[in-house]
Amino acid sequence: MTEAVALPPLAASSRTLPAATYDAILLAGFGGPEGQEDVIPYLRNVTRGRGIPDERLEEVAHHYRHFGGISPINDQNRDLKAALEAEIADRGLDLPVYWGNRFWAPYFADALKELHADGHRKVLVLVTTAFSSYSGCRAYREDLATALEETGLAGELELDKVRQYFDHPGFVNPNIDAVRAGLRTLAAQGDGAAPHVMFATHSIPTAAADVSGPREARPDGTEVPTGGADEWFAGGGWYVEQQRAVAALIMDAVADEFPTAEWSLVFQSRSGAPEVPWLEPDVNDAIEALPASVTGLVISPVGFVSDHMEVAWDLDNEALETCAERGLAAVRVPTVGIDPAFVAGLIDLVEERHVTPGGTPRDRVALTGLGPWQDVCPTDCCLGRAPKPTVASEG
Ligand SMILES: CC1=C(CCC(=O)O)c2cc3nc(cc4[nH]c(cc5[nH]c(cc1n2)c(C)c5CCC(=O)O)c(CCC(=O)O)c4C)C(CCC(=O)O)=C3C
Ligand SMILES: [Fe+2]
Repeated sequence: MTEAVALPPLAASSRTLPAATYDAILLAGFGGPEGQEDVIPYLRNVTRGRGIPDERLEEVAHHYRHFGGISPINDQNRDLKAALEAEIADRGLDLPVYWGNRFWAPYFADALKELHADGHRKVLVLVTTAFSSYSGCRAYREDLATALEETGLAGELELDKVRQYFDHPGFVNPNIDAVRAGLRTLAAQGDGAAPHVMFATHSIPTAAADVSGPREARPDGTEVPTGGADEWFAGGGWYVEQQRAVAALIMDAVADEFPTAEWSLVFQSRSGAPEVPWLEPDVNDAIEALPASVTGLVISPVGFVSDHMEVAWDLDNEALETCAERGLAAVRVPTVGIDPAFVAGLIDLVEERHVTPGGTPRDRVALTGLGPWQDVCPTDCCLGRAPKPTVASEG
């Protein structure tokens, strides 16, 4: 059982941009294959230069092949784009939404060309990740900078990014609702006497976790968390800290109805060479290690914003199978997806940054002491490899 963390906010004021009038929104996604023939080219795109062993690629290709070579993620982003457009129209805002991905068509470069051809110059980017890490923030910023260079649009298009939103109510509240519903399901089927909630997130190398987020000490002089003093964690940094804080918030919110529920943060979808340490415990190992007194398990994929392949395969297939083998009742609850509160929250985040001339920006809200998170990142934020140009950073 992990305690809630109460930390002072980051010294973010210098990393808060003044509100401005934007021309358009860019929804920046991961991308996924849309047919059997896309699977290998897609995996090559994702793993370029990363030293992922071929056996791992074969294994992951099999996950996609099992679903006809189609990841659900692109349709989920098409649906999110449509939901954002509807919310923007409801609020009377004049902000068209474009969509581009890191690893599959439409690529960032396609979206930037389209934005530019349509006459847009100042664009606010919404990333489909709530937390801070190389893979979840910096890599998007690097790939956007690369796409600006590739298309010759550097200096023509200005790209700012909405802050990471892990502790925004639009992200947290649908997760609270989902965990509460999962616990109710266990209770209703008679498995609710001693429930456990696992918050599942993508494992990353511990070295990447340790350098996630800004490097400097907190305003009170305490060190940025690194390393695993806690029995549940083999790594640290802001990536783990943010997810732990959100998990604690969710459990606090459901404590009125489920005061005895225990929880843990677990990791999934590890790749890379076996000798390189990644965040642990793996969700399956954590399920095996649960005390026999646990009567039912809720799995919340809090590290993701849609029920894409990592959720469908690694949780619904593998983790739920591990539970079945143990005879443990388990419910995998949904990610935020296109929950209306999430969609409205994303547009609230847009309205912190976007104003019509003479207008007032929306107040910045955050439910943990870690936020509101920074609008621009320091140059070495989440930097664990050779630096590349980025957008949305200081200097
Ligand atoms: C932190 C994080 C997120 C969450 C933030 C975010 O959402 O951005 C995320 C999301 C996703 N990861 C995804 C898929 C993959 N990730 C891979 C590989 C990796 N992910 C990593 C981290 C993350 N990944 C890392 C450190 C690697 C190792 C290689 C490297 O250092 O780059 C590989 C290669 C094969 C493998 O090794 O598994 C695949 C196919 C999909 C699409 C699912 C679909 O198709 O529906 C999504 C949303
Ligand atoms: Fe990934």
